[in-house]
Amino acid sequence: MLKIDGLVKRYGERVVVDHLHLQVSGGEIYALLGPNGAGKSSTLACVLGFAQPDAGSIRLAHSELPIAEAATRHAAYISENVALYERLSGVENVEFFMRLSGRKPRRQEIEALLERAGLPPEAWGRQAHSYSKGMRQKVGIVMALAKQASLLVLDEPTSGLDPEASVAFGGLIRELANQGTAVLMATHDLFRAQELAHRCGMLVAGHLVGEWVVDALHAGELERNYLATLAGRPA
Ligand SMILES: Nc1ncnc2c1ncn2[C@@H]1O[C@H](COP(=O)(O)OP(=O)(O)OP(=O)(O)O)[C@@H](O)[C@H]1O
Repeated sequence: MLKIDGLVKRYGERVVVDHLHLQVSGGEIYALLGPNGAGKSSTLACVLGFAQPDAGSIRLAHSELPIAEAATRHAAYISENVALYERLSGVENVEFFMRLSGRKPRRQEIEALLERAGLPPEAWGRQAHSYSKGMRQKVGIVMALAKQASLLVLDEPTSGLDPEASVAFGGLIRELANQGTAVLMATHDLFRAQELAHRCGMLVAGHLVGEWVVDALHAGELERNYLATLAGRPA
């Protein structure tokens, strides 16, 4: 569970997130939409403890810890380009990641995770520099699975993936959510957001200006709402 109350983020004099309230329950996928520069990544950076909020509170998994510590313990992050140790194989990357969090995984355990994420076995032992973007995303999912993260944060997760990889990736996200993980994802992909998310929120200039329950929308309605909201018309 993620609860953001009155979040403010400034860069110098400029307010880029302005008193944001947002909640994502366990098992829920929430898509954060909005034009370039709306404040989506800044919001995610505050949630992950990468940036210091100027006001407001962020609570994760009912933890009383400061958000940076809570995020280190309970959150996993998959960016547009998952950073891996390029000279290590997929298996070695996962092993290294798990050792960093104090675990000593057996090879079978790592392979079971890679299999579950759909990384082809022929790639398990290959150096990560040869991985496609979709393969990197899958290793990112393995890290989230290995960590048993309560919150998964994604920034533009499907940008640049081909449709098949994008659908497969969406399936994995759903699977994680079905197991109780809260998912917060920033995206410009309205089609995928409507397909994947339970709720969508729209940020404009740091303000949450619209929020929709996806089940209540007809096909293509999210895009119409988004464009109407941007144009200042009622959605
Ligand atoms: N480190 C920083 N220093 C100064 N300004 C920043 C910094 N990071 C972001 N900004 C500014 O904050 C505003 C919000 O940026 P942010 O990256 O959060 O938007 P976004 O909604 O994620 O945009 P995009 O869709 O283009 O990724 C922008 O005007 C951006 O230039």
